[in-house]
Amino acid sequence: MPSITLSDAHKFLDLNSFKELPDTHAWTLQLDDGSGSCDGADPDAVPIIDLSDGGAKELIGHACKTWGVFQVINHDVPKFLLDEMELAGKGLFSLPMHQKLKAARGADGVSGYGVARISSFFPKLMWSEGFTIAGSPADHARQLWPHDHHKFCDTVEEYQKAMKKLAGRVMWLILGSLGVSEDDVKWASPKKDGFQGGCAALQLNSYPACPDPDRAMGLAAHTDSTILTILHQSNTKGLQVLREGGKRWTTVPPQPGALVVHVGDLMHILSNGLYPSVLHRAVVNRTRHRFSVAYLYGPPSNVKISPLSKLVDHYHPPLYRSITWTEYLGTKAKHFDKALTSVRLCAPRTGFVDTNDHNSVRVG
Ligand SMILES: C=C1C[C@]23C[C@@]1(O)CC[C@H]2[C@@]12CCC[C@@](C)(C(=O)O1)[C@H]2[C@@H]3C(=O)O
Ligand SMILES: O=C(O)CCC(=O)C(=O)O
Ligand SMILES: [Fe+2]
Repeated sequence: MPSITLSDAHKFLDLNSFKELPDTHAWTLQLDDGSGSCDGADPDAVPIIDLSDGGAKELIGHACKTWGVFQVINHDVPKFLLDEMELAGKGLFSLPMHQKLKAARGADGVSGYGVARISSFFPKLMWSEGFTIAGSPADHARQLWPHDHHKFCDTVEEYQKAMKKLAGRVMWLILGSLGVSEDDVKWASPKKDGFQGGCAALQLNSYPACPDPDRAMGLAAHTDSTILTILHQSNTKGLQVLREGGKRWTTVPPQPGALVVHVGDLMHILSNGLYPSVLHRAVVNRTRHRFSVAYLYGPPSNVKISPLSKLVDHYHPPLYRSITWTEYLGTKAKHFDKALTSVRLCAPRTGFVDTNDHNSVRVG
């Protein structure tokens, strides 16, 4: 897909103006593959983990190994904050197009309004619009609401703060499940003086109702380039994950107050391939508008990420070379789904399951 100029962008982003699916957005994929089924009682459902449960670390470890994704409840992020963030995001996307384009993401920029960043890797456009916030939301918010940007900024900042705390907590539960302690990962230690926590971006996603949802794609299949991502989805289903080694897409049903955690590519590297980063996508709906907020959590930008030394020995050589988050985001922007392979050090041994090679046959 040739990159879209800013002046053309509104034609593709004003999705509410289409009475039928335009050819630019018509995908040839079969979308009805297992998307409708899973609720909480299904053994094949994405695990829901109660963070107040004493066994949470072990449950998380199992979910990371087998799914690369889980939902958390009792996470201490107040429901009113999730609701407020959702309202603030919906308010942003309901602004007139000419207003939203004032905050358009620049060609090489990270923050701002626009089509899905991964659009350039696909022949068709996605049925969604997005708004990325890296750091402070103030500059773009001022462009969107010249007379009153404070409410939006306050909500975003409070949300970022709550997510940062939760992301640190969940990261440590995941690392703990790998037998790794704070002394093993100094940059992530909450004890260390001056530790500011990881870096992060907030991605607001809007998926308007679509006249032909079976031929449209909200957000194409991808893994996140993060340590982990915390996703809040509105009460309309649409998120689907591909279980490690699986062939069917599984819907992650929205559950009031629950948050979805995705294992990202950097956690896959840290775990030396033990925990897969989950392949996921968002599908769309004929009658309902869907909204999601992803908190994309990574390490401080100057930290080199490599397989944790505790997980490496003669029998388990490091599978990936070391790389900073900034470098990895550059690699992802260039190679997309080949990014992990491009930082891989050695080919999988015979009988070894590469948890992130979705084409490989699972053994054992
Ligand atoms: C920190 C980041 C991860 C992300 C690229 C970004 O710089 C900001 C947006 C993120 C996002 C959200 C939607 C899916 C995704 C693949 C994309 O295109 O933009 C992710 C990026 C990523 O994880 O690589
Ligand atoms: O909207 C969703 O459910 C998925 C969003 C997502 O994958 C992302 O923002 O990275
Ligand atoms: Fe994602």
